[in-house]
Amino acid sequence: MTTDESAFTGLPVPGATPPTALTIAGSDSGGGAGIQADLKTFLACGVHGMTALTAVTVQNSRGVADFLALPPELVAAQIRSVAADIGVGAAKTGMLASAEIIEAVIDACAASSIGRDGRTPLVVDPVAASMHGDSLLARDALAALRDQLLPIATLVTPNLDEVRLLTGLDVTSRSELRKAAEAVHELGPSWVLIKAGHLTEDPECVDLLFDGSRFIELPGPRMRIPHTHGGGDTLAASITSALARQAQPIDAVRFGKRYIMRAVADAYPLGAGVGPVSAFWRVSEQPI
Ligand SMILES: Nc1ncnc2c1ncn2[C@@H]1O[C@H](COP(=O)(O)OP(=O)(O)OP(=O)(O)O)[C@@H](O)[C@H]1O
Ligand SMILES: Cc1ncc(COP(=O)(O)O)c(N)n1
Repeated sequence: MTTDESAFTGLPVPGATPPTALTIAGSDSGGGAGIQADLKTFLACGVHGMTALTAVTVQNSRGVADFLALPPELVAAQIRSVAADIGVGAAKTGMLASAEIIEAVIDACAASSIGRDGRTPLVVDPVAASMHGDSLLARDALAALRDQLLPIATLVTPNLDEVRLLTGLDVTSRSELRKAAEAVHELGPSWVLIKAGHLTEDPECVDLLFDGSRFIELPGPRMRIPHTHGGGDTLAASITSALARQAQPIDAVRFGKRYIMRAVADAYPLGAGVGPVSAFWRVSEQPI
């Protein structure tokens, strides 16, 4: 079944409560990735964004210098608080930092009907490191992410480094994406979206969606632009926004792919390093 796209691409009616989405992720002080990217994307997609902060990173366009993970019980309390009062239309995870935080998130999601067997869709972006290679997940936390979090995910969105960490498979060409999608699907999520951004030799950027039986290619041009910081978060947040607006997973992913292509096309330089993908393209120019 597919959804009527007009039902999830517009902006909310002024004064009416918009759909809601929750991001469970870390703060990027540079504003390009993490919770900041997610909130900008939620806004641009017409969804009220909420946050369960997992960690504070010291980060700029050149990388992550340091981070402090928050106490797991505080992360869980943020999830329970907004779920009990405001309600969560869809949720996503990003940087989770530690095994203890992952376990607390799983418990809080279960208590709030978020995840595979609850009513609320859960998108897991299995963030392990920044694009500069700085670790954002403790080494001993990978097993908890793979064995406990992935089985409750509606959709998991690994990049090729994360595919290697989760499955041991080294994908170096488009023809190997199907095998990777099958291997990640074996870990328990309902849907898998393998992101092909790292296949830099490929003239196109063809992500691959898999639900255990269907392979769906999401084609797009590869833009020769270095400023893709926050691209993975922005893609997952735009998909989460569409899910919050009741889109079916396949339609939500198609919407997300269109959103990220525009965000990459309009990416901009910032600082001395790598700039972020842009959320500005969807903000209309309204006189104040
Ligand atoms: N140069 C590019 N041109 C077009 N699309 C791109 C480009 N780079 C990445 N993308 C798209 O952006 C999304 C994120 O892909 P990527 O594989 O880079 O994930 P990621 O490594 O998690 O992102 P990041 O680490 O930059 O946040 C995917 O939909 C991918 O196809
Ligand atoms: C808090 C936080 N979350 C996620 C990322 C990944 O984004 P990227 O791979 O673009 O560095 C990041 N750098 N910081």
